Amino acid sequence: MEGIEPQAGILRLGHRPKRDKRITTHTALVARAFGASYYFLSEVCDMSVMDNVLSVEKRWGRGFKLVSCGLSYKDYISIWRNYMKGVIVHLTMYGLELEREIDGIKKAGKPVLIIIGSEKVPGEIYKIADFNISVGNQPHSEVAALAIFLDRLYNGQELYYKFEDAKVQIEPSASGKKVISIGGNKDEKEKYNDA
Ligand SMILES: C[S@@+](CC[C@H](N)C(=O)[O-])C[C@H]1O[C@@H](n2cnc3c(N)ncnc32)[C@H](O)[C@@H]1O
Repeated sequence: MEGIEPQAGILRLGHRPKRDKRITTHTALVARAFGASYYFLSEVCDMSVMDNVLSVEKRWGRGFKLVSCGLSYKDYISIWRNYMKGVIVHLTMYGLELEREIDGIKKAGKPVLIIIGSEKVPGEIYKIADFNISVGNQPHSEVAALAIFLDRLYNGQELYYKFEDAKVQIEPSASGKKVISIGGNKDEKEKYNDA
């Protein structure tokens, strides 16, 4: 996303197409809404997840520079290190406290690849990562961990980012739903304004 620094990418590990469609989709939507520019789904290409993400991008505007699936996590990590010259952060409840580490991650001034798991993360990820970071030391969810990490990385400046090429945009309202259509047709506008 333009103007949101450092650039961030998400690497989602261990997606199980039968069980994880919804939660993996949510990790991508959170990544997009909270300022990340890249989203990688390793090992598998689940087209229903990809289609969902791309249809949100089409309607609500361009957040991602690149969405990719199907390469091994090693490939994505090596692309990040070699082409983006970035650092690798692994979110895990066993890691060091976010509050203590976040300034060091920001000071590195490099693009940040954020690894999130599903069930069990391969042991070597803990060694590959430059930072193993916990968002509290209790087990919870990759969606929550990712949202909080990105928000701390960007200090909230990502929340009201104006997405380029959006067809619809929300007009904040104290009551009800107001959605304006940008260059869209009347039907679309009415559909979105249904309470
Ligand atoms: C269902 S959890 C798996 C928990 C697992 N026992 C572990 O190794 O963290 C799926 C993912 O959520 C993220 N996660 C869960 N709790 C977290 C926490 N407290 N801090 C950071 N990340 C967390 C991690 O990325 C983890 O791989």
